[in-house]
Amino acid sequence: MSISNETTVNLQEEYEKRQIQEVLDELDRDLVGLIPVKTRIKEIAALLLVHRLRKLLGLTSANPGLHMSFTGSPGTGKTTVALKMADILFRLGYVRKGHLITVTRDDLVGQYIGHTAPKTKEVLKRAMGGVLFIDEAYYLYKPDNERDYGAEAIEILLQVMENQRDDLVIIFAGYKDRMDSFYESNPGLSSRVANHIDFPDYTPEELLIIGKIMLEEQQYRLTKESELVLLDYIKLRMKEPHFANARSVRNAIDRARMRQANRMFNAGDKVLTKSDLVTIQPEDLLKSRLFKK
Ligand SMILES: Nc1ncnc2c1ncn2[C@@H]1O[C@H](COP(=O)(O)OP(=O)(O)OP(=O)(O)O)[C@@H](O)[C@H]1O
Repeated sequence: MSISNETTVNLQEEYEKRQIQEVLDELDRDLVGLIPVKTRIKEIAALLLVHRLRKLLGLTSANPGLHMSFTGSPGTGKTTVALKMADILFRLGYVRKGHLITVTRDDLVGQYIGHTAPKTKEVLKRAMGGVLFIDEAYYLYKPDNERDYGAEAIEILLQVMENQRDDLVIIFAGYKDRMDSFYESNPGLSSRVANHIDFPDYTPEELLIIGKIMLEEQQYRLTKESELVLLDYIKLRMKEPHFANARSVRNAIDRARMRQANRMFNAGDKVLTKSDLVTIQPEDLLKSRLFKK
C-alpha cells in the first residue's frame, strides 16, 4: 500500500492514548533529583513514539535500537527507573508484557561445561515480552580466563539482541568505568546498545529528602534535630566503604526504626501517644556506630 504525503497521524492523540505522560509523571513524582536521567527517559519515549507513527505510515519497518545501558553507583535508582522504562516500552507496544527480570552473572552462567546455555536460555524465556536487567553486567566477561563460561552467555545474549523479532529489551547496568571497559572488550555487544543513561550520585541533601520520603511512606517523621542528625549521618556514611546511595539511607532508616521501638520498649509501661509512635528522635540515629568513631 502506498501512503501519500498528505496522510496524517496525530502525535498528541497517540501520546494520550498510550498514557505515556502518566508514567513520566510517576517518574517525576517518585524519584527525587535525577534530572538528567528523567530528561533522557523523556527523549527516548518521544523517539519511540515517533518511531511508532513513522511505522504506521510505512516509513520504516525495523525497530529502533531498544537495548540500553544504565550506568551509575549502587542505589542510584537504576532498577527503579528500569521498571518505569519497562512500562513505557509496554505502553508503546514494543514489548508484549512489560515485566522486569533482574539478574546477575550467577543467574546466567553455570559452574560446569554445558550448564551455561540452558541457564541463560531459561532466563531469556522468563524475560521474553519484557525487560531483562543485568546488574553488574561486566562480571559476565573475565578477560584473564579464556575458558570462562561468561563468554558463552554473552554469545547467546548477542543472538537474541540481534533478532529484532523477539520482543525483549536488555538493560546492562553497573558502574560507569567498568561498563565502559566491558563495552570496549565486547564491541559486538556495544554496537547493539543504543541508549546510554548515566545515573549521577546523589548529594547529601537529596539523600536527606529521599530519607524523609521513605519515612513518610511508613508513617514516621523526623524532628528538626533528628533531620540534622540524619544529614550528618549521611555525610559520614558517604565516606565509608560499600556506600550505596539511596539504599544505604533506606538501611539507616530501618535501623533507626528498630532503635526507636527498643527505646520505647525499654522505657517500661509508659503510655504512648501517636506522636511517640511516629517520631524518630535524634538518639535513634545517634546510636549508629558511625557516630562512635
Ligand atoms: N531518586 C530517588 N528517590 C527516591 N527513592 C529512591 C531514589 N533512588 C533510589 N531510591 C530508592 O533507593 C532504593 C535503591 O534503588 P534502586 O534499587 O533503584 O538502585 P540501583 O541503582 O538499581 O541499585 P543496584 O544497582 O545496586 O541494585 C530503592 O528502594 C529506591 O526506591
